[in-house]
Formats: sequence, structure tokens, C-alpha cells
Amino acid sequence: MIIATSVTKKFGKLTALDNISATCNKGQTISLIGPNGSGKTTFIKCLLGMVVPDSGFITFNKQNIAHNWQYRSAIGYMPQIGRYPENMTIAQVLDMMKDIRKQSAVQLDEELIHLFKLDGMLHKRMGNLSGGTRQKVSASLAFLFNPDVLILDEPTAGLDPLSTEILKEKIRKEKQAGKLVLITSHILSDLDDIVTEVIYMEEGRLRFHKSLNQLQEDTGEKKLSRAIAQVMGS
Ligand SMILES: Nc1ncnc2c1ncn2[C@@H]1O[C@H](COP(=O)(O)OP(=O)(O)OP(=O)(O)O)[C@@H](O)[C@H]1O
Repeated sequence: MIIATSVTKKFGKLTALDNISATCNKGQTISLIGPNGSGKTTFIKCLLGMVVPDSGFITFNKQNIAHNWQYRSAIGYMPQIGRYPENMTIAQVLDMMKDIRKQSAVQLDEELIHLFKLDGMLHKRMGNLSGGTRQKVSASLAFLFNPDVLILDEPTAGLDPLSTEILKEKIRKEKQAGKLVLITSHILSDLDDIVTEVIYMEEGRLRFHKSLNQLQEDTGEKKLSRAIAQVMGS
């Protein structure tokens, strides 16, 4: 579905991505893990076409994304920090996004809006929302257009335990529906029961891409956090 081939990206002297190759398929829930600054967000932004690699290329359903912007409508993206016009209400932001996407044929998925109880606070201005509520708006927008691919950057950061469970349940459901889900998170316990694959990055390099089963087998650890701690310590 998404294939990155030898993707390299430099910011001045810093090599943020160093020859990254990875294949991400339908039905997988892939966790991108790595220390701060290892290149996870830069990689995600390359997949989204927000950062252009210096070399290498990325295909989405076999088409090079460099020559085809259409693919983006198949991706729901939840950024690490969602930035919205502060004076707009939640309702206005949702309407604006629906307007921009103009995908009237698409069956909207408003489940998260209801489960997060955002429908009871649609009149509130974005600038007055708590950090967690802002995250809920970002999550709801990522799922709203029923995309084939979900890219979630630190989705549970700032969410309370109940909302984290609601989001995890939603991710599980979408995975079962055959979607591809890519998640970065430092809270590994949040990923334990939803992830099928792990991509581990370090200093811009992809250190490994394994199924969770394989990682558990290789490290002898059942829990993702313990398995990764072992890898990081080795
Ligand atoms: N636009 C940019 N200009 C210059 N340097 C950048 C830019 N974007 C990212 N970097 C640098 O590239 C490196 C990788 O950053 P990136 O945000 O991809 O890391 P990350 O793995 O997502 O980190 P974190 O876990 O902290 O979110 C960092 O050293 C960062 O400072």
C-alpha cells in the first residue's frame, strides 16, 4: 500500500532520515518507535507529502506520490500538535474541513465526535479548549472522512485514560476493517494490544521492521515496552 524506498532527508548538516526503506500494508497497525529526534515525524511527513525527500521515493498504491496529490484524500492524519484558528468553534472547524474535502460521496464517520462527547461542546472556541479536548478534535478529524490509511502522531498524548481506551478501540475497529494504521507513541503500554508491526528508528536510520510476534520471540519479552527497552539497551 505504502512503500518507501531509500528515503533520505537532510536539514542542513543533519541527516534526519538516512536511506529508509519500508513497506506498509493494508490491515497492519504499525508502531513507529524511536528516541526523540530519531526521525519518526519527519518520516510521517514524507509519507504525507509535507516534507519532500532529498533522494529516494515513496509510492502509494504503486503510484509515486511525487506526481500524484490525489492519494492524500485516502489518508487521515492526526498531528502531534493540532493547530487551528483560535477564534473558530469546534463546529466551524468541522464544517470547514467538510467544505475543504468536499467528499459528499464519502460516508462520514462521526463516531469519535459522539464518543468523545464533542457534540455537546460544538459552540466552544478552539482557543479555549483544554489540550486533551484539542486532541479529541484532531482524532475526530483524522477518522471523519473514513480514510483507508490513518497516520496518528502521538495520538494518546494528553488524553485521559477513558478517552485513550475509546481511541484504542476505534483504532482496533478500523484495523479489523482492513485499514492501514501508522502510530507513533512514546507511551508503549498504549500500543501493546493494538500493534501488529514495529518499526524502530534511531538517529534517522531504520534499525528494524518486525512483526510484534517476531519482536516478542527475539527478545523473550511479551510486553512491547520491555521488548523495546531490551533493544534500546543492547
Ligand atoms: N523543519 C526542520 N528543520 C530543521 N530540522 C528539523 C526539521 N524537522 C525536524 N528536524 C530535525 O530532524 C530530526 C528528527 O526530527 P523528528 O521530529 O522527525 O523526530 P521524532 O523522532 O519525531 O522526535 P520526537 O520523538 O521528539 O517527536 C531532529 O533532530 C529535528 O530537530
